[in-house]
Amino acid sequence: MKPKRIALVGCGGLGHEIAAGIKAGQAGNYTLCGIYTDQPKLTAACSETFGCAAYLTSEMMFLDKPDLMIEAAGAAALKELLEPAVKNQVDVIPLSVGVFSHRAYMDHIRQMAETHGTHVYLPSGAVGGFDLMGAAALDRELSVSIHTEKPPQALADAPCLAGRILPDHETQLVFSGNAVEAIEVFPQNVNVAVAVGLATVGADNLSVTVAANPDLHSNRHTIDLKGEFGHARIQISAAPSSNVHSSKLAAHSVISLLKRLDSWICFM
Ligand SMILES: NC(=O)C1=CN([C@@H]2O[C@H](COP(=O)(O)OP(=O)(O)OC[C@H]3O[C@@H](n4cnc5c(N)ncnc54)[C@H](O)[C@@H]3O)[C@@H](O)[C@H]2O)C=CC1
Ligand SMILES: O=C([O-])CC(=O)C(=O)O
Repeated sequence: MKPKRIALVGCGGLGHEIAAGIKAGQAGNYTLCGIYTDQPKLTAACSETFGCAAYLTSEMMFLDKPDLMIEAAGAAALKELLEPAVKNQVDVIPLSVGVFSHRAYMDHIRQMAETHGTHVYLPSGAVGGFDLMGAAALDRELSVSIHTEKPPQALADAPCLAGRILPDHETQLVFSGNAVEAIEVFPQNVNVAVAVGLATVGADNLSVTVAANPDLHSNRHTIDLKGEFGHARIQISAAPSSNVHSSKLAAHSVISLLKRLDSWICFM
C-alpha cells in the first residue's frame, strides 16, 4: 500500500523526535512529505536533515496535499492551521491539545470535522492511561485531579510567573485552579491537564495544581481519579526532550498513535 504522507508543523524538541521516528520507520507505513515552521532557515535545515520538502508557507503545505498534519509548534500555530486542515480533509494529530479547553471551540471543530469527513486524533502526550480514564468517566460521580511538578527552569518563562524567580532550594506551589485557567497561564506545560479533562470530567471541572520542584530532573504528573468504580492513580516521571518544557514521551506518543492508526490489530 502507498505510504500515507505526513506534513509536520514545528521542528523543535518534539518535532525533531517525531520526524526522526517517522524516518526510521517506527511509526509504520508513512512518509514525511514536508516540514513547516515559523522560521524559514530552520524549516530549510530540518527539511535537509529529514529529506523532505521545506514549506515556506502554510499554503505550500496544503497545496502539497498531505494525508495527515502533525502539530508540534504550539497553540498559536494549531489555532491558525486546524480549520484549514480540517476543511482540506487533512487529518490532524495536535500536540497543543490545550486549545480544546473551551467546550464551544471543541464542539465547533467536531462539527467541522464531521462535515468534511476529517479526523482529529488526540495523542496521549506526556501522560497515559486514557483507556482507564474513558472507562472511569462512565461513572456519574467522578472527581479527577492532576498535580504537575516540573523543575523550575521548565516553568520559568510561563505567563503565570511573570518573570518571578522560582526558589532553587524548595518546592513551591505556583498554580491551583481548573484546566481551562491552567492552560491560559502555562501554555507550554499543562496540555496534559486539558487532555485529562477532555477524557474525563471536562477541562473546567478538572482540579489542577502545578509546582516547581528543584529536586526533579523529570516532569512528574500525578493523576487521581475517584468514583464508584474505585480509585486510580497514574503517575508519570517523564524525561525532558531537548526543550526543557516538554517530555520526550509526548513525541513517542505521536509515533505510537501513528502506529496504531496503521495497524489491523492494536491496543486502543
Ligand atoms: N500534549 C502534550 O502532552 C504535550 C504538548 N506539548 C505541546 O507541543 C508543543 C511543541 O513542543 P516543543 O517541541 O517542545 O516546542 P519547541 O519550542 O521546542 O518547538 C516548537 C517548534 O514550532 C515552531 N513554531 C512556533 N510557532 C510556530 C508557528 N506559528 N507556525 C509554525 N511553526 C511554529 C518553532 O519554530 C519550533 O520549531 C508545545 O508548544 C506544547 O503546546 C508539549 C509537551 C507535551
Ligand atoms: O511535557 C510535559 O511533561 C507536559 C507538557 O509540557 C504539556 O502538557 O504541555
